[in-house]
Amino acid sequence: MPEKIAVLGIGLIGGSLALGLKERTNVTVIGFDRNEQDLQFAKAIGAIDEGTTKLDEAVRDADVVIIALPVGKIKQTIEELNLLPLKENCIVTDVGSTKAEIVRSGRKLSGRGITFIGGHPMAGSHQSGIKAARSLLFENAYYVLTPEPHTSLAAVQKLSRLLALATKAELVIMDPVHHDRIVGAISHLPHIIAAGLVNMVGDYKEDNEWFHRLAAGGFRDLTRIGASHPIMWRDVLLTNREELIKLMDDWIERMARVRSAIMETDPECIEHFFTRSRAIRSKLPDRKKGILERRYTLYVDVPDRPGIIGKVATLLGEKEINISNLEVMENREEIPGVLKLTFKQEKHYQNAIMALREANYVVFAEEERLEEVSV
Ligand SMILES: NC(=O)C1=CN([C@@H]2O[C@H](COP(=O)(O)OP(=O)(O)OC[C@H]3O[C@@H](n4cnc5c(N)ncnc54)[C@H](O)[C@@H]3O)[C@@H](O)[C@H]2O)C=CC1
Ligand SMILES: O=C(O)C(=O)Cc1ccc(O)cc1
Repeated sequence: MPEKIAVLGIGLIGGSLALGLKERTNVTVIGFDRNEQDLQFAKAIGAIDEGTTKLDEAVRDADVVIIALPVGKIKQTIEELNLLPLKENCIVTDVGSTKAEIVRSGRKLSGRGITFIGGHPMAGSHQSGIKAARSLLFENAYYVLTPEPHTSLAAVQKLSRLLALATKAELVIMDPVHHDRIVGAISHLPHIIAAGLVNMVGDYKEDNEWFHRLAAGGFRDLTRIGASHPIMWRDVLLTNREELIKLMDDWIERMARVRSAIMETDPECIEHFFTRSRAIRSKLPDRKKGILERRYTLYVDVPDRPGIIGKVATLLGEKEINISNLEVMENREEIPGVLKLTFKQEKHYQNAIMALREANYVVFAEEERLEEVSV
């Protein structure tokens, strides 16, 4: 277990992580922020042991550095860390909402023997700042890690364990580009749409205040995230440009089709639009706690070699096999490590056994079992 953790940026996410670390592990947490009052507040609520506005002081002797700053500051901070003496074997991670660009910057650190592992806890709020932080903010949410193919297995394991303990989230491993495509569709584009709708109705309101007065129900539900932090979302959009341009083109085309259906008075087309959405929406998982679900687990013997997690994940990803969880089991020197792979669907589990055996991996399949999970 690491002993000293530096959390850079004690806001909503950094503060929540720090609270979880202090509540559920025995580490010392040093907070870094530009805002001294927030550091004092974080110390008063027991989120950090010490706070500093000096980056070098915060990271000195840290076993793990968690960068929880706005996305636009993460790359710059990686550059600054690159010039500072960090502890040998230090693991640096971040919590930014986009991953590909940040992971590319992190390579600079890896060149120095430090391990950089991109991260993204998939929970949060439209609020920001330490005052909105909660130790259970990430409970039962997914927490994505995006190690590169060369990343040391032991480092991924160490960080996953620490974050799982601190957050009670479900750690998953994903390729950073894949992450940006998915999160672009389910989080970044919805934030653009919400803000766009709010701005549109805001403009209409200039002429008639009833636009605001009557805005309730669906409008409020759909636009809650339209109140999110402008700087944060500016940075998110500018670091996921390629995916967002593609997604917005697709969105505009789809809206044009709905427009045509209305224009041409095409009831079937309009009805189909809502029927399909209703069916898909009703199948979205609820975030309930502690229900029992079927899980299929298998164990794969792997050599403790850089890149092995990425290799296994890519092999399965290429065959469109979805892993629900990937965990690195104990491994000692000279003894091959074991990856524990969990699947939600039996078909994916069966296909994974076949694919891995075809690729000459030794696979142990576990009986189907019920597991208390978050969905
Ligand atoms: N808000 C959300 O729901 C989620 C946010 N994220 C990611 O987490 C990161 C942090 O976001 P939040 O915690 O929401 O933001 P926040 O605004 O609550 O916290 C950011 C903290 O960084 C500090 N800070 C900003 N610039 C600084 C600088 N130049 N030097 C030192 N300190 C500085 C601020 O004073 C603040 O305390 C972002 O990269 C975001 O993409 C990830 C998941 C969810
Ligand atoms: O407020 C909400 O519902 C969110 O969408 C929270 C959120 C914001 C950014 C992220 O990268 C992940 C989660």
